[in-house]
Amino acid sequence: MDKLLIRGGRPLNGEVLVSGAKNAALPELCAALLTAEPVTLLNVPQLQDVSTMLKLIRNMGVSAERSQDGTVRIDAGGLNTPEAPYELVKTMRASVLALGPLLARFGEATVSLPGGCAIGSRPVDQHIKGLAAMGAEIVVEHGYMIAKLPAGWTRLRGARITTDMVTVTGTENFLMAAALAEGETVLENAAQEPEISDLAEMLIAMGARIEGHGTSRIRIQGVDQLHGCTHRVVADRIEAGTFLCAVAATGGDVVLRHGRADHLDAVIEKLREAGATVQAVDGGIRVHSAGGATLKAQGFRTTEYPGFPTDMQAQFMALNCIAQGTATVTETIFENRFMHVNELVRLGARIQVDGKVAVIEGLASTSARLSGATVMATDLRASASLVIAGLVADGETVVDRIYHLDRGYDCMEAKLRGLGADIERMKA
Ligand SMILES: CC(=O)N[C@H]1[C@@H](OP(=O)(O)OP(=O)(O)OC[C@H]2O[C@@H](n3ccc(=O)[nH]c3=O)[C@H](O)[C@@H]2O)O[C@H](CO)[C@@H](O)[C@@H]1O
Ligand SMILES: C=C(OP(=O)(O)O)C(=O)O
Repeated sequence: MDKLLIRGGRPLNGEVLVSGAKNAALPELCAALLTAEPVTLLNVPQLQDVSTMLKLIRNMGVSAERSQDGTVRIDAGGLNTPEAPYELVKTMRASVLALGPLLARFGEATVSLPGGCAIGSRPVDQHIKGLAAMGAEIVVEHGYMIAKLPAGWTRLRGARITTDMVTVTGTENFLMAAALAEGETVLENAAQEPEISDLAEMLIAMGARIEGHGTSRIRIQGVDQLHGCTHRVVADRIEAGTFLCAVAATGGDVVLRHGRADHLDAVIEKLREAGATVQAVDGGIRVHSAGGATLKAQGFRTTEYPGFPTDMQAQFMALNCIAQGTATVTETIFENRFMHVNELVRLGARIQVDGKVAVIEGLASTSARLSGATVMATDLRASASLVIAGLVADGETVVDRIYHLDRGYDCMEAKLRGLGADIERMKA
């Protein structure tokens, strides 16, 4: 297993390019299954999850070519096996996104249950409930969701779907299914994340009729057929937010090219309150900071977009660890998303967890500092928080199990090195 070796203490300066968003690219690769015509996606990030998704759709009989420049050409004209087997699904929960498009285009789908993951149990009951409201008959047997249309039906039927909670991939599954359903679908309590809007824009470019994306009520008028399109994947706000926290913590001055400040309001507001300077600039975001010890720790609660993203909680916590004062962080989305805490504590952080709440005593108020050690990455964003902590810790930090990081960050260590960090990958 690859590891990262980081020698902490260097500021970050210069420019870095923000890649396309993992959480937009994955549903958009699935959206290409909705048509027999070729689809071209631009700005697709080089990530393990994207490789897994390509493997999954190729296994269905789809042709998918990926170029070095981030272009992926998908032709689902030959799709002959509407199935997502466990072997390909087990490492990536987003494979549940195949369910909606397969059912909508073929009237049947067999998709393995994705299972839990380190951050929580992550059930898919709402996906099943919503698609059932559109008429799908879904049984769960032997670890698979087996879905089909009722006898005599040729298409799903539009419905009003109100989920029990806001679900991002659930909303995406319903959007894709509804695009080809008969009649109108109304999604109440829909997720409003920028990746939902990006997917909706792609579907509209394919001929879908969608209104209200980006709000909590989305209306979709189903059409008979969708056609091919070319779509550029939106910039990754979580990758951008991770770099913002890294620069705020280490100190320095960095421009994030293609970063979308308008997708990061909640995080940027907290960074400003902490004392970093963050501005939207032409084509990106600029962050300037004197470093973590000059910053004030900030409390926050994770909530659905436009609130503070759960996918940024761990990275901001690393910054809080070295700031002044005490902050309370509440994780409301996933029940087990403090796995990074014990590892940060191994680096010298002072954090107490009680259920959903973590209280961080910033080290700048004390005489202590983070000190390098070997730590274990437990999930994607936990890995990123350990990298940030390693960048500011005294001495050497080794982050083990970075396959989690590779799932969702495109060349992270090369990008950080380009900004002046002392970081290298140790191959297994
Ligand atoms: C590929 C992708 O886009 N992943 C993102 C997506 O995950 P994902 O779409 O899986 O997360 P959801 O928005 O669905 O989850 C929100 C909450 O609802 C619960 N829930 C969800 C569906 C369901 O059927 N039943 C149920 O109980 C989940 O366990 C969780 O507690 O949104 C999360 C919340 O912003 C992010 O952390 C992930 O990075
Ligand atoms: C939890 C995440 O992703 P996934 O839903 O793919 O596990 C994430 O991107 O932080």
